[in-house]
Amino acid sequence: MGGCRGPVLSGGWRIWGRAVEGPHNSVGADTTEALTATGCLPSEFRFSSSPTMENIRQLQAQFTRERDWNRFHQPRNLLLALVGEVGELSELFQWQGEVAEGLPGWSESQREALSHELSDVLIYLLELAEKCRVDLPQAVLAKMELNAKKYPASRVHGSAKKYTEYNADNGACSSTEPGLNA
Ligand SMILES: Nc1ccn([C@H]2C[C@H](O)[C@@H](COP(=O)(O)OP(=O)(O)OP(=O)(O)O)O2)c(=O)n1
Repeated sequence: MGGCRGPVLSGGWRIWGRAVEGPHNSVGADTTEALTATGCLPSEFRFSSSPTMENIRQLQAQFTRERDWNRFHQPRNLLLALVGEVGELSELFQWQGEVAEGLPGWSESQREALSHELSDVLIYLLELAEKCRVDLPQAVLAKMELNAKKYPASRVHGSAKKYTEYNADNGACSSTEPGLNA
């Protein structure tokens, strides 16, 4: 099964250090279930339902307040911190060549480092959005709606071209609606 996500625990499968709840919680699961539980079947991967973006915003706000760090956490500084963390995230993939979905062959410590860097990026992103007064959960829905209009599935299915290339090809995805070409 390729060992996508580390060793089996006595009560179930381990996903990056945490046990999986639910029907896969047994060592005797068949291979498909085991792959699903370890996240090796990409379509079966799910995030936990909590914490929400708002929960994380609150936790980081508390962390910052308790250290009297709001004096440092202005938008520009948060953006620079975010970019720094993106750099650290990039380092994990640097010189690796193409990396397959599920990261087969990555060690537990590499996966842990990845989860740390992704989390740092998210934490700074959410605080940046807060300090810029962007309601990110709503903003992301609105942006995804724009994306869907810009890239109609029927038009672009199977192609990774930028929408401007479709416009050049005959304009089917272009729009004069404000913000649609953002
Ligand atoms: N002024 C700061 C410093 C840290 N953090 C929080 C947000 C990030 O999640 C994490 C960043 O901490 P570090 O700057 O120590 O960076 P790393 O955790 O990436 O450590 P390293 O750079 O050693 O890998 O801590 C923060 O909110 N504000």
